[in-house]
Amino acid sequence: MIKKSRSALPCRLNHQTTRCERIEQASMTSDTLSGWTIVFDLDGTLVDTAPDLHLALNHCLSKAGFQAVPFESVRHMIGQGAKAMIEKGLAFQGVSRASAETEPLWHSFLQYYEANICAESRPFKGATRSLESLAAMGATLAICTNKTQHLAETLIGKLGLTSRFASVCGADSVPHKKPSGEHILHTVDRANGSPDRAIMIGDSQTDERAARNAGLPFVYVTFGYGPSPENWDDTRCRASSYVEVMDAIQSVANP
Ligand SMILES: O=C(O)COP(=O)(O)O
Ligand SMILES: [Mg+2]
Repeated sequence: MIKKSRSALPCRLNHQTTRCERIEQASMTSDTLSGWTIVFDLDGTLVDTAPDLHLALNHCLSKAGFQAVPFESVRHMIGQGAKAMIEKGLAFQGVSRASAETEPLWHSFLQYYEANICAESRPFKGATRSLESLAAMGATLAICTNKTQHLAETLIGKLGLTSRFASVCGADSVPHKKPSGEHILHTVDRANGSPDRAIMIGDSQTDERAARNAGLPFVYVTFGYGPSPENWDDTRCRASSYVEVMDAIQSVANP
């Protein structure tokens, strides 16, 4: 059998740099994001948490005698915090409960989820590398999430990403969570950043509204849980991968 040597590969493969490589090369040589704060939503944007949230939701529902919710439906229940997800899980089976009545379910959810928060949850493809590149380009990184502070910090810690972020701002660490713009502004402030040079990256209408309320440019990632922003058609800032997230950030910061 004749083995193809590397030099026998088409020259396009040998010599043409990929888009990823170009971004990486640029990151090693430039300081183009100095002074910028890049704020990431957590669930559905940085980390694919749906598998573990799905198991935890069904654990608390079945313990209280309710039916399990299928995975695909749970994905669309994420983004407004665990209590909202539990209420949606109940509504899915025609049960309407006042928030106070879901408290016991919430406690059983928290107990299970905290113990299993990183069983299957992983950063989306390219996310970890992009955080490295953004930091190398001088950006300050932050997280603004409707997860509780404790759960957000636990997850980020288990993924080994804590040192990447200047601030992590959970829903219970601010007076008003997303879609309030205050949540993002507090996140930027705690990262010692300025809202004039900050960008919000998120996977849902909640994130887009929060960014608009805070007066920040918004990059929408389409690989998360949605629902997608309404009346928002900035195609330049719509990203279906982390390569596109990086392009969108550059196009906002260095037009
Ligand atoms: O719903 C949640 O638990 C949090 O969601 P978020 O990180 O997308 O804000
Ligand atoms: Mg999200």
